[in-house]
Amino acid sequence: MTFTPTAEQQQIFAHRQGLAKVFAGPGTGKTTTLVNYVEKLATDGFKQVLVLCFNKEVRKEIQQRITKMQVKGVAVHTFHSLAYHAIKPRNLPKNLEQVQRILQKKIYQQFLQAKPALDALDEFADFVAKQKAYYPMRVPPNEPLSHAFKLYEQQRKHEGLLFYDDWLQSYAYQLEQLGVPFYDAVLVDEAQDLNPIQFSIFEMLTTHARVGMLVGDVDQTLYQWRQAHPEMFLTCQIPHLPECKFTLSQTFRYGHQQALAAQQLIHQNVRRHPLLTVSNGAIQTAIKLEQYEAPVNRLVLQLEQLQKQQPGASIAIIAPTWVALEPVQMALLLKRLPYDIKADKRLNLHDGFKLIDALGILNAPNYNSIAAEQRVDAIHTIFTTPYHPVKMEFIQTLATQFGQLPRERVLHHIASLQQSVEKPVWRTLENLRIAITLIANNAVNAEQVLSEYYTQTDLIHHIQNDALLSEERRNDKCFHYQQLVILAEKKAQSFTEFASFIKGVFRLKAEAKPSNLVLGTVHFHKGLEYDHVFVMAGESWGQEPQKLEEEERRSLYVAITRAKQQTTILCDNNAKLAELMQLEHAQQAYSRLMGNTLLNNLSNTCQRYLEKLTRVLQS
Ligand SMILES: Nc1ncnc2c1ncn2[C@@H]1O[C@H](COP(=O)(O)OP(=O)(O)OP(=O)(O)O)[C@@H](O)[C@H]1O
Repeated sequence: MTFTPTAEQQQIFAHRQGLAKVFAGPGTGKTTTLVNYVEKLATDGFKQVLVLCFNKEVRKEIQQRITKMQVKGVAVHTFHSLAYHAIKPRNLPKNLEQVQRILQKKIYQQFLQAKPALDALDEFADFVAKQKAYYPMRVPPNEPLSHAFKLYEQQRKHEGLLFYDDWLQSYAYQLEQLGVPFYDAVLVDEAQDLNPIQFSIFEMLTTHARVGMLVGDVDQTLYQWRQAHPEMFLTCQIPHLPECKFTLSQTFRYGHQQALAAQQLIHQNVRRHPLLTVSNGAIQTAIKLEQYEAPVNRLVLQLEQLQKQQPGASIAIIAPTWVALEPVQMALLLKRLPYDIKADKRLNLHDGFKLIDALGILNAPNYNSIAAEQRVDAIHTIFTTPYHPVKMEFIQTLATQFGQLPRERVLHHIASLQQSVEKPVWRTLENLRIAITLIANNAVNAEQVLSEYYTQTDLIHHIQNDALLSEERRNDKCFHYQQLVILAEKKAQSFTEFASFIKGVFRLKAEAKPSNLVLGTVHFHKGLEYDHVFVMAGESWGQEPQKLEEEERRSLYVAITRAKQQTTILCDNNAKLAELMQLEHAQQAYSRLMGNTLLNNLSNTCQRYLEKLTRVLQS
């Protein structure tokens, strides 16, 4: 398809000196403009251009487009990949985040002189993350946590560990000490999500540059919890690069109805920099709200229909959290729809995988030669996993194993377990009690003790008592678990087969081939577009739009602006989102925005379009 730039896009293409800030709503061609701009720069003799983005998927997308255009001298990175290539951290543990967590816990406990303060550990983790989001770090001198932070840094350095947030710190330090490589243009996509250290890195990287460019949409900020400061994007200055502001106001992705609903939603945010996104009347995009008792089942039905009507269509299923996607993932796998499904996270099934692996370790003939850490992990998993259809079997195996283990070793496991338990949930304590009974009885009655205990508390019972889930979701989940177990039991002749069946069913083809059905949270889908989008509104987004927090509203806004043909918001009967679809409210919101100053910057094309839209709305 040939690309005919709009007047607004052409203005950006002509930019050759200074810091360009491009403010633009969803689907207005930010990424497209950036990629085409890079080509213009290359043709105009720019030799080293750096494009920075936030998300691996978006990076891949930009890289592919640039390669297709055969543009030379352009590097595309996420901030972390750029830092990684520069600092080359060695011997990275696979489970970096887990190691960081363990270190934080160790230090924090030491800091508190072993007081039982596990609940406050999250606060310490946040404190660490916050310090690392600034360069240079400005650790407050009198904060009680500052002392713990110093201990943490000493220990981290002593152990030679570099965690994700240290990569950026080390990279910024390296730039400062060794000098900045030459780039004549540095461009950042999704600049609203820059945090202070990323901004400092951007600033340093523009040292020799003629052009800096920040492209973003403040309404799509999703990383404030990671210290993103959209105000920085709005107000920042770089001394040697004079500022120029641009807007992209026409969305190419969706039509009026979608634009109005999106506007209606985001207009309720108070702390925003108002920006109007108008749609091209030629596109028809439907937005629907569907309320059902079992939204997941409804989704499966719709996907089945869609598969018949439009087999090649690209589809996204978006939910606010991975937990909310879990029943969807299960349902899709059970139904075995003829889609290639891609998800950025494998289905966890409440640690079912870990349990299966743990069992493998406990049953391994070379158990004694398996690293102690792994063995402790396996036992830890078995104790701390709250429920699972095959738990019974695991526990029986464990009992047998324990019966054969020297007493000291079991005691050692229990001691390690006590140390490594993340959160002392009642279930874990119960498991510990059982384990101790087991040891006390030298495992003689262990199987009996355990089987009595676990038959009373089966999987379904636990799901039904899961206070985090709504009733509908609980029913959905119970149903799908039951289906899965029935299916697995039918197929499997032995426990080993049962385990490998479950393992097989849930092993998603992560990156295997291009897939047209993609599941993920809103952070994953950010910056991407699909023909059809299904938004699983669930509890977090299912409220009245007015009651949502600003960040929640922004993430729902990102979710509902991904579709080119249709957005379907699926939620249970109690959801209150209906108002979102009442477009007369949206029209008022539009009218109020029309007087906004930013609109004075709109191109003539867009002004004309707005006038046309106003007439349509009034008629
Ligand atoms: N001048 C144009 N003419 C026609 N289509 C265009 C034009 N510019 C961009 N597009 C199309 O608009 C769609 C959205 O573009 P793009 O993904 O770059 O938007 P975006 O602003 O980065 O979106 P988001 O806010 O979701 O990150 C793409 O399908 C792209 O091909």
